[in-house]
Amino acid sequence: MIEVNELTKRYGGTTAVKDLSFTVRPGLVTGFLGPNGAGKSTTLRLILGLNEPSGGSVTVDGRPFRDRPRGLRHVGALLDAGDVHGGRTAAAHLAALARGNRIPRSRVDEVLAEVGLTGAARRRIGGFSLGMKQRLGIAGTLLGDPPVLLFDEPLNGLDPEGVKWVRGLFRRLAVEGRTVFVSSHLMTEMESTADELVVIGRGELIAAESLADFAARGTRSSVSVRTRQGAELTDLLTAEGADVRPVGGDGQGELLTVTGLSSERVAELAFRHRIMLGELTTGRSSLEEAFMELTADSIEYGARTAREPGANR
Ligand SMILES: Nc1ncnc2c1ncn2[C@@H]1O[C@H](COP(=O)(O)OP(=O)(O)OP(=O)(O)O)[C@@H](O)[C@H]1O
Repeated sequence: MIEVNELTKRYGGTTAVKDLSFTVRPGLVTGFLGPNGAGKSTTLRLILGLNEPSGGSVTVDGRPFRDRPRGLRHVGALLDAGDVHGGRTAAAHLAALARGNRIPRSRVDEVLAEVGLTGAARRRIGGFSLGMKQRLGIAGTLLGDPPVLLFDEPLNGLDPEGVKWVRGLFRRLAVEGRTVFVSSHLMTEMESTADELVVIGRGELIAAESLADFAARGTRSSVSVRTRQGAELTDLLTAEGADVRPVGGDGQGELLTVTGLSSERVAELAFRHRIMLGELTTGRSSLEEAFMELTADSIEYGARTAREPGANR
């Protein structure tokens, strides 16, 4: 379990993380989502005690991570797969990690097998592809058999087969009762990976809930309807409080997008007023749309700061 309490981190004039509070529970894969620069990496570094918070606190299984000796047995973390000594072999890199954390050497071969790198164990990391480095980084997180695992953008550089494998691994780690916290700036990556979401924008919490709840919150349910009596139907639905927009039309009638009324209600009203419908469909905006909608402010903010004279990002 990871508990983040009113966490704040300032770098000079920049507030990277502001009053952030959320809990990451065991037995689930929790996606940590936010646009670029939202503060995900900063939060992960604060969880790991790699940076000192400006305010608030964070605990891992009830204690600050820094207080734990032999960290890899408590938390496995992959922050930057490229941050490895290129001159070392994969096996030597993991053996050094194991030694530093008093983990038996036998675990090295086990985790290399687990991530599919047995054949590359004696090769130098410098020649590894990004995908192989991600696998090696993941092997490092598994070394101490920890109850809590953190991954910063772990799907970067993986091919579709690698992505499928990582998803299966995260699922298994969660089923084993571990806490699995995975950051990404892409909702599409999390859609089939996570059970729960923590979404941040501009360093502040936007949502901490299940995928279903998040989708429902951002969803603007709309109904598409085609009719030859467009003007009549528009008046009728508008009087019921709906927002009706013409989005095209052809010989089959006018196509309208209706928000604020269910398809059942649209059908009922049309039937009662003898308006013939040629088509009636419900469109639910996807998780991706909910994500775009709810983080729109943070993205606009990013674009604005980028245009400011002297802004360096
Ligand atoms: N060491 C630092 N010094 C100054 N500013 C920093 C530092 N680290 C992060 N920041 C700033 O804090 C903000 C959050 O950055 P962070 O890297 O945590 O975001 P992120 O969500 O991980 O983004 P990305 O997906 O692009 O990695 C950004 O404005 C960034 O420029």
